[in-house]
Amino acid sequence: MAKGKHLALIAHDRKKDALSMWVKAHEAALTGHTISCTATTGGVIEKNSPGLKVVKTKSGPLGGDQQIGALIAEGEIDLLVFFTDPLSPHPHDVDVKALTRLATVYDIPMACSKATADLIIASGFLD
Ligand SMILES: O=C(CO)COP(=O)(O)O
Repeated sequence: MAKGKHLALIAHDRKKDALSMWVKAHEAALTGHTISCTATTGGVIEKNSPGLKVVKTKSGPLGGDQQIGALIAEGEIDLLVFFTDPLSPHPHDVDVKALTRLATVYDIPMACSKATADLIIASGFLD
């Protein structure tokens, strides 16, 4: 049953467990939406929530963040959940900044932590 929204789910390495647990906790709300992920994040979500269908881009450091950014620029993405790790350096930091910048430019809801992601679920945005 398609609910019709297109969600982008991404997490930095030290946040992947937290995102995967968040996805598991909200699997019912996420089911039926289109889900796009960067490659490694998508693999973790597929493993822990095999019922969800996930479309994977390249890994973030290899251009995946830019691919998700391009989807945002094309008006394809309704929600970005991106659990960022502000305490680790990332070789593709410019891509991370570009992605969060585009989410702001196109004014799509963006959650960079569990607290905000929980609020978006609680808002009924995905119902
Ligand atoms: O690097 C990322 C976000 O900046 C995520 O990429 P992966 O999901 O491939 O680890």
